Amino acid sequence: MDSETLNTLTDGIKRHLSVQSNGSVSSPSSTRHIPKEPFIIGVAGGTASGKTTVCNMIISQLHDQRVVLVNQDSFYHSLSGEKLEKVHEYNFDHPDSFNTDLLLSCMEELKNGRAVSIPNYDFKTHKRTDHGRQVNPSDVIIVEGILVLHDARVRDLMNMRVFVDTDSDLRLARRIQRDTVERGRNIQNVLDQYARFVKPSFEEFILPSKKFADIIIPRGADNDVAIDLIVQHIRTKLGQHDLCKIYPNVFVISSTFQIRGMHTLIRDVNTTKHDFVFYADRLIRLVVEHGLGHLPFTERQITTPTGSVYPGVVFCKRLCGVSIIRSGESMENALRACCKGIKIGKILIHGEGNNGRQLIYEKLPADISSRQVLLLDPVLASGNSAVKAISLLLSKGVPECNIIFLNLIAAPQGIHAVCKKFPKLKIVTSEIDETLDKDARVIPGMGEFADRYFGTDSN
Ligand SMILES: Nc1nc2c(ncn2[C@@H]2O[C@H](COP(=O)(O)OP(=O)(O)OP(=O)(O)O)[C@@H](O)[C@H]2O)c(=O)[nH]1
Ligand SMILES: O=P(O)(O)OC[C@H]1O[C@H](OP(=O)(O)OP(=O)(O)O)[C@H](O)[C@@H]1O
Ligand SMILES: O=c1cc[nH]c(=O)[nH]1
Repeated sequence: MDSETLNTLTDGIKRHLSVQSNGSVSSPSSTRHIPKEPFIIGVAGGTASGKTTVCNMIISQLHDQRVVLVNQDSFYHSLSGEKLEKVHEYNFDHPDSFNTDLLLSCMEELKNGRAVSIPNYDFKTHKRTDHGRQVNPSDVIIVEGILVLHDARVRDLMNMRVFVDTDSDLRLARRIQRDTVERGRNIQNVLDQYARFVKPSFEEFILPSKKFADIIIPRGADNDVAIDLIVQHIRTKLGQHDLCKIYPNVFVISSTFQIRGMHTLIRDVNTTKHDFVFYADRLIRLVVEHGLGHLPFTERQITTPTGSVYPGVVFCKRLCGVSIIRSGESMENALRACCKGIKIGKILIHGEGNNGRQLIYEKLPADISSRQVLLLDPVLASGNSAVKAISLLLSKGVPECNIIFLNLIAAPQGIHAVCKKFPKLKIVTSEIDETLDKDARVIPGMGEFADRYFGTDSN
C-alpha cells in the first residue's frame, strides 16, 4: 500500500472514530454515513405566482434546519449609471438581468458542502447590498425564481423541478398589491412595467420553461395536496441516512445482504410464525450487540498467554433492560444472552394509532436511576409509546443520556418524535422505513409484531 493510500485510509478511520467526553473511545463507523450530495429543488413560475409561499411550506414541512432557500432575485445585476437613471426602460424579467454565473458558482459551492455568501438585492434601489447572507450547506437546497428553469446549466443542477402555475390575472393583482405596498412603486409604473416587460418575458422565457418541470402546481400555495406530495417524495429520496445526519444519536446498523435477507423474511406476509420468530431473534441479537457497543467502557490492559500486552476494555457494569410489553419482551432473551444476569424491568402502555398513550403498569429496578438503561421495543411507529416509556424513565431519575433505545424497525415520524423531545438518548435500529399509514402502522413495515411473534394473529 503506498503512503498516500495509507494516509487517506488513516484519515478516514480517524474521522469515524470519535472520542467521547468520558475519555473512552467509540467507533460508530459502521453506523454513520458519509454525507451525500444535497437534494436540489428548483421552483419557477411567473411573477407573484406564490413561489415563495410554496417554498416556505415545503421548508416548514421538512422540519427546518436541513433546508436552505436560494432566491434567484439575489442575483440580479446591480444597476448604475444610465441603466439606473432609465430604470423604467430596464427589463427585469429578461434572463440577462441576472448574474447567472454567480448563481451557478454559489450552487456549486453548496453542492460541494461549502458555505457561501449569497448577495442581498434591494428592490427599491435596484442594487445588491454590500453584505451577503451566509448560507450553510444543507441536505436540501431550494432555488426559487422566475427563470430558474430557463437556463439549462441551472436546470441540470436540480433533482426536482417545480413550476408554480397560477392564473395570470391573479398574479397581476398580487403584483400590483406587492409592488405598491412593499416596493414603494406607483400603480401606473407597475402596470407599464407589466405590459412592457413582465408579460412579454413571461411568454417568451418563463412559460416555455414549464415543459422542463417534473411537477406543475396549479393554484400555487393553495394546493396542499401537491405540496404534500412533493414533501413526501423528498422525504423518500432523502431516506434513512439523512435522518442520521439530522439526529446524530440515531444509529442504523450497517446493512448487509444477510440483514436485508432477514428483513425480507420477517416482512413477508407469507412467512410462518416459526420463521418469523427465528429471523426476528437473529435481527434482535444484532441490534442488541450494536446497542451494547454504545455503552461507556473503561480501558484495561491484560496479558495474553504469549506474554504480550493486549490493550483491552472492561464492559460497563451498571446496566438494566426495560421492555415495553408485549413486543419488547421478545428482545429480553437476546439481552440476557449477551449480559449475564441482567435485571429487566417492564412497562405496559395502552393506546392505539395516533391517540394518546396511558401507562398501565410498570415494574422497574429500584436503583434504575444509577444504571444505563437499554429500552426494548422492536417497533417505533408514531413514537407515542416510546415517548411515554422514556418520560417514565426520566421521572424515575434516569439521565436521558443513559438511555439506549433498541429497535428493529423505525418510522421517520417516530424518530422525529423521540429525538426532538429527547435529543440526548441514543436510538439503535436495524432499518428505517418510509412512513406510517393512517392507522399509524409502519409502511412497508412488518405488520403487528407482537401478534406475529407470539402467535396471536389470525393466521
Ligand atoms: N421595478 C422593478 N422590478 C423588479 C426589480 N427587480 C425585480 N423586479 C421584478 O421582480 C420580479 C421577480 O420577482 P417575483 O417572482 O415576482 O417575486 P417572488 O416574491 O419570488 O414571487 P412569488 O413568490 O412567486 O409571489 C420580476 O418580475 C421583476 O420584474 C427592480 O429593481 N425594479
Ligand atoms: O410508536 P407507536 O405508534 O407508539 O407504536 C409502537 C408500539 O406499537 C407496538 O405495540 P402495540 O401497542 O401494538 O402492543 P403489542 O406490543 O402488545 O402488540 C410496538 O411494540 C410499540 O410498542
Ligand atoms: O406497524 C406497526 C405499528 C405499531 N406496532 C406494530 O407492531 N406494527
